[in-house]
Amino acid sequence: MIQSSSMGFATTPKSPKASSRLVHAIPHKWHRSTKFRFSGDAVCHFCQRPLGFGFLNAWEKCRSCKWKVHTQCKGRVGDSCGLTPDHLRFLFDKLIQENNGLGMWKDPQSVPGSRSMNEPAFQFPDTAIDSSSSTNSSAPSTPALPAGITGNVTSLTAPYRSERKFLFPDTESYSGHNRVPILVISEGDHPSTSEIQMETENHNRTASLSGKIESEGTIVGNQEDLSGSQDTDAEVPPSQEAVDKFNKRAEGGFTWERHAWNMSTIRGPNAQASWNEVTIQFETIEFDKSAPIIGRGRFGKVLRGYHYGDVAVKVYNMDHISDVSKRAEEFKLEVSAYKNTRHDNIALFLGYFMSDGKYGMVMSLSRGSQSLYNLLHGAREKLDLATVRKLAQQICQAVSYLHTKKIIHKDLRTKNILLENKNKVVITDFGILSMKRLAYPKWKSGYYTSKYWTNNIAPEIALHLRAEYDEYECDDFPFSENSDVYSFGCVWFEMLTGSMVYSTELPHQMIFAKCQGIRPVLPNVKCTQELKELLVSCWNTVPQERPTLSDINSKLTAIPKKQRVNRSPSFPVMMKSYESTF
Ligand SMILES: Nc1ncnc2c1ncn2[C@@H]1O[C@H](COP(=O)(O)OP(=O)(O)OP(=O)(O)O)[C@@H](O)[C@H]1O
Repeated sequence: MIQSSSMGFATTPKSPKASSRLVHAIPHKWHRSTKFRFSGDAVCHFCQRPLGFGFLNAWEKCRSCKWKVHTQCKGRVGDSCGLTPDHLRFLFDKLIQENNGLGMWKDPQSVPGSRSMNEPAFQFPDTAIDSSSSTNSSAPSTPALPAGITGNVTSLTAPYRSERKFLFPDTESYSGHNRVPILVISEGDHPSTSEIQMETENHNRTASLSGKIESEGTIVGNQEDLSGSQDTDAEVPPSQEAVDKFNKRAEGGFTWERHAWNMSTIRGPNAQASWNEVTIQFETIEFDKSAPIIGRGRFGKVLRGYHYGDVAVKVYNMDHISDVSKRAEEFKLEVSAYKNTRHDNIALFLGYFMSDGKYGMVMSLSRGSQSLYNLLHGAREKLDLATVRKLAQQICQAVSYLHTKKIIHKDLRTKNILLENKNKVVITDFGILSMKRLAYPKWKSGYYTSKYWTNNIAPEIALHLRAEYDEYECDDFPFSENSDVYSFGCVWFEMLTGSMVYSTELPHQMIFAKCQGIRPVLPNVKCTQELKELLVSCWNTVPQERPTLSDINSKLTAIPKKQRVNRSPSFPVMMKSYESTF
């Protein structure tokens, strides 16, 4: 087993089976686009000749590793976007030899030439940031991490954010992809006003967020937050164009929410009525003026309100859609996932509103008013096995229900799991995450993510992170039911151990580990071997080999609860009744 160290991956193999854990079998998923593609000066990754452009382009692209190759070169690039067996053997030997695994961070280029090392995985150090990090053979073997990054995890406690920089493929040969992707990670729980504004001013944008962080996930806001026009936009069903776009995305195989649409809801004669049924006029919602804001997230803020009872009002930031006239349609596509959900462990959607510049939805207010994240990391509560099992089952049931509705959560984290009470969770924030949202405000390249976003993403998602943010491919990320299962495994782990998966590693290290097929380390948790195996199977590097959530739920239900042991009492017991002795 590969064990984690504070810096990277410790490497004491405990069994001869260890190497099998490193298997990184992500076969290429070639697809030929039928869309008009302008490839500019892009070249075939194999032969380095131009790809050409047009409708009938003779090149194909791998959905997993994003390689673009001529159709005739396809057969020559090998059958895996991951590591070659030779490379894996080499890496594994190296990990063992170097005892604590740090060596693999020191000199990635010392690994013998291999397509997969040079290209799908990123490399340190960053040439653009630190000259000592040259990728040529004269590069020093000492770690030369980019500015702002240290190997010491205590840097995570630095205020708000630092720029995490990692370099994906070989910059020289990866023409057009040679910029460094940047993850701006909230080091606090959420970016504060000034931090958001600082970033947005940098990009000539304005942010409407205001307030100061009071505690985890809780922000005291200004009253202006509630002001603004309360005119409601004309409620119209999404246009044909929007529906087609949505379906096209879905044909990419990753966004299936289209099935959640009842055709009469979209186009049928009842479309207007259907949307009207779930429309709430913004002005009919009353807000708690003294403490309106429950919390603020990456995509908006949550307010405490009153609408025929206590409600939570989630106001979304739609600035990532630059064309203002398209925001309403995009927003409807996002909330459509909520419209059709009715499950005891899913936040109850009550309606949505679209005011002038305000987009949001009204949900039932979670009584507990705290997330599972708060419970585990704020209150530092230790959950007993029975509670973990119960909550895990509820999460499984809720997310597998979403899957039956063809909705992919995409962002399953303990922050998005609210506690009604200690025995009941409700899932929220599903289907909202998009790379387009994470890539806003747009800048050179990179993403703004929540602090622990990287921990729970599946390896196939990590493999898709690129320096070059491509607006037209941003929805091409392979989110799937299987990636939800991976994230579920992380949540389950968190409930069992009280800490995040890969908790000692920096985001770029986590991404590297995921790209290398290295799974989270399971510490000595007190649960049966059967449960451990089930948990680890959620992290299978081959997405299709992960169990489904309904399978997991069935197994959790089937595993017998700990039998009560009839111990002999420590005090004398009258075995026979008084009368019987006579
Ligand atoms: N229905 C609800 N009832 C009560 N509180 C809620 C509800 N929905 C969200 N919250 C709380 O509002 C706060 C902000 O939630 P939001 O989903 O916007 O961000 P987040 O999940 O905390 O952060 P991130 O950006 O990492 O997703 C959180 O503290 C969350 O617990």
